[in-house]
Amino acid sequence: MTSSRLPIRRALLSVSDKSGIVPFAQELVALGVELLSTGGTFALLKKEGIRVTEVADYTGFPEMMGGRVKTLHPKIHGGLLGRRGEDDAVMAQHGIEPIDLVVVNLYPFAEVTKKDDCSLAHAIENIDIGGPSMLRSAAKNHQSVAVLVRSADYGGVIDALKQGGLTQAMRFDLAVRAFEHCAAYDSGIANYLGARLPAQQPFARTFNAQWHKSLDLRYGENPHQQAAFYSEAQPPAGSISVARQRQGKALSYNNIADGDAALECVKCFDLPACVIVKHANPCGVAQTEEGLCEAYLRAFNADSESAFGGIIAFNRELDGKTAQAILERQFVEVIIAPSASEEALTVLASKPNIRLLECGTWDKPAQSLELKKVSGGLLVQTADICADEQQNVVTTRAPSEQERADLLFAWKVAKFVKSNAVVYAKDGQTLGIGAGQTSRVGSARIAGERAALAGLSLKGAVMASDAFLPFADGIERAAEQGISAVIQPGGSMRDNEVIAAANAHQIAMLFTGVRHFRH
Ligand SMILES: NC(=O)c1ncn([C@@H]2O[C@H](COP(=O)(O)O)[C@@H](O)[C@H]2O)c1NC=O
Repeated sequence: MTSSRLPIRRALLSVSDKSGIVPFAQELVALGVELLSTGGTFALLKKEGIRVTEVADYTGFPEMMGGRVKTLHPKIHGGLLGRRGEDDAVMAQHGIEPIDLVVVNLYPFAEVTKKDDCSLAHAIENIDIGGPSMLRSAAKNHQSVAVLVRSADYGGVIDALKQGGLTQAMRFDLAVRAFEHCAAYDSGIANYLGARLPAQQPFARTFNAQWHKSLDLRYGENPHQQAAFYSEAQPPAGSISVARQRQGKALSYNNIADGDAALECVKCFDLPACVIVKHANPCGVAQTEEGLCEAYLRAFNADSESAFGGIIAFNRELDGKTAQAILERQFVEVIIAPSASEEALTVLASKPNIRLLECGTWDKPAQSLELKKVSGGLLVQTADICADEQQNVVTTRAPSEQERADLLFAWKVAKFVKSNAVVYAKDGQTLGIGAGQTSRVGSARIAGERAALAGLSLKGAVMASDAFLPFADGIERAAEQGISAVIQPGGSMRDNEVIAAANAHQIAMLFTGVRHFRH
């Protein structure tokens, strides 16, 4: 690539989002650039006293069909696509003037179709045709033409023009951005219309998406793997993707994966809560009215061995006392909270390697689709959120109020533990978590072992199982450990035997009717 700079003699401005266009146009005119513009943009520039020619006057064709045809004319596309030095004669023959800069942002299809009351006809009228056509023409001819799709680039272009023009590298970068913009735009249209094809709901024939790189990571899950972090164009508020790092070493692939697991889990609780995650599984979770520090202490005490090197998430602002309690107890990789107080920042500053993320607040659990790559394919599913979850008492004895509160707490945790998941809990604290085992009774055994190791009694504690207990042995084992109440989906062929075993041990049991496998 050469480093030759491209001066701009003529620019075409056609923008739906008109923010920043007036000062930009003023600067262009001051630099001697001749402006062409479409109806609405033209009217705005004219009103501001800027020298500009309407595209309709330049082409000799009025805008027509309610704006469907404005710039789709050889004098526009010839001016964009003509190869300077090669097509000059044919351009002159047809009265086509070169256009060196195109500034276009498209009809807001995504914003319009997000609204519940958007009709198909309205969505279709918001499919921009002329805009993407100009972007593609200009981007294809980036050797001679510059193309802008974002107001964020206006300043840089003016600076470059003041230095004699846009470099080839800059034009190439802008051209790639224009094609990325068109790809995202067309993906949105294909997904929206595709979801309306008969027999394709709720998943369209193709899955089109665009993610934006937000971070190059030092390495992947292991040091020999390369990795980067990409975000959605509009990630949900309060998610790991919008979190701001306040201090600490660069984030790793595993930090982000585990941070996401911890954060999404802690969001489930209303009381001040703490979730400690290791290798994508919660190892200690607690919620309490006694505040964040107490929640942390209980989560830590649930399994202090596993908490070493963990990721800690909170659902309230991190305060100085809690930050201090963490530093006194453990090595921590990442702390995530909606925000951190000045005092907490001061405390953590003494350990500059600890990564601290402020994720901001959230409204409700994210509803976005879950994606999982497999070899040669992509699994797509809706989020694990179910409106029909029940709490049916299936045993002779109903759970007490305290047991019910603990059961619901344990159930929320179990949803975030890899299957087979068994969670023992009491008084808003996990006592033992069995994660990712190939047998459910194996997970129960491990949960019991973790509780014993932490010196926590299971007497009067509750148990949550993410899927049905297939045999009565799960209840027998729970009873041996002192468990007094159980929550599980139900649905086993042997539910009757499982319920009978619970009744025999005076165990209260709730069936949710909903399973929460997690892989
Ligand atoms: N039909 C066309 O030839 C055409 N040319 C440009 N546009 C779009 O019209 C919009 C700007 O319109 P206005 O300047 O009238 O507000 C831009 O989003 C631009 O991408 C067009 N509209 C839709 O395709």
